[in-house]
Amino acid sequence: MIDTRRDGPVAVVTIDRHRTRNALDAEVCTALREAIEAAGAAAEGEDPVRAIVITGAGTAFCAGADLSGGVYNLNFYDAHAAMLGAVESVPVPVIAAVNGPAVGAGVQLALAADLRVVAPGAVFAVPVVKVGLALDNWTIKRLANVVGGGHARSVLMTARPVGAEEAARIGLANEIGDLDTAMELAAELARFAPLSLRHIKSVINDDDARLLPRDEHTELQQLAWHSEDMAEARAARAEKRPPVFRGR
Ligand SMILES: CCCCCCCCCCCCC[C@H](O)CC(=O)SCCNC(=O)CCNC(=O)[C@H](O)C(C)(C)COP(=O)(O)OP(=O)(O)OC[C@H]1O[C@@H](n2cnc3c(N)ncnc32)[C@H](O)[C@@H]1OP(=O)(O)O
Repeated sequence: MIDTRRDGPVAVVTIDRHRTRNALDAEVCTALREAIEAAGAAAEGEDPVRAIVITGAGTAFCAGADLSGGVYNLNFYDAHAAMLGAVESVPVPVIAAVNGPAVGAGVQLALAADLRVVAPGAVFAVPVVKVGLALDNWTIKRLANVVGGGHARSVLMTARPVGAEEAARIGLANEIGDLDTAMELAAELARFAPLSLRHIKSVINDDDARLLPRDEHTELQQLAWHSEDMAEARAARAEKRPPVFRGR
């Protein structure tokens, strides 16, 4: 149902429900959340996870809520929201390798990720205005945060499917490529300073973020300012070699 494997510092989490095009129900959402949380917990330790890639098995990324059991229920909604929260809060970058169609809740999963690598044949479909659904606030604001208000209005109000080319044009796709492309991006991020990445991730979705004087910096900012990694970056620059960051 949910498969996790490691490729060095990158954890790959795959939704594997071919028969339903990787549709999500409460059980799958819970298993996916637990896999993401476990990968995030492995960010500390001797063999740390430095980035997570989420993808789908087979021809689809995720077909959204599992409709086979009738209209999806509150259990699904709560389990899905908790899973999206885990994607947003895990302390390492998450890349969605959108390997095929992403529909409804599957688009929300791709949106919750920090970056999206989208396969050429993939498509994002969100027909909420065709089914009378009032979309949750997080999704609307998150989409506007990713693609800008103008594109967010256009995509949501027209309910037109968004293919890879348009997704790249509006910023919904950071790159067009396959799982290998996503793995290369993840491996690149895994070489950067974990505390800096964690800080960016924690602030990028904060609509109230403002320029803070140093004495009001967050604990994470203070940690980064006084970290071994900042000293290592300075030493590496002086010695003209790549830095080796340890996340402390
Ligand atoms: C535009 C970008 C920006 C937008 C940002 C905003 C995004 C926010 C949107 C959130 C909306 C709220 C979502 C809501 O909370 C819950 C939902 O997700 S509603 C469910 C929506 N999902 C669908 O309607 C998907 C329907 N499926 C398809 O469209 C297609 O199956 C596919 C995914 C495009 C794949 O097509 P094909 O490859 O041709 O495959 P088939 O159609 O033949 O299906 C194969 C097989 O899988 C079964 N299946 C497919 N989808 C589901 C599903 N959702 N649940 C259960 N089963 C599914 C299908 O029945 C077939 O089974 P078989 O008949 O072979 O037994």
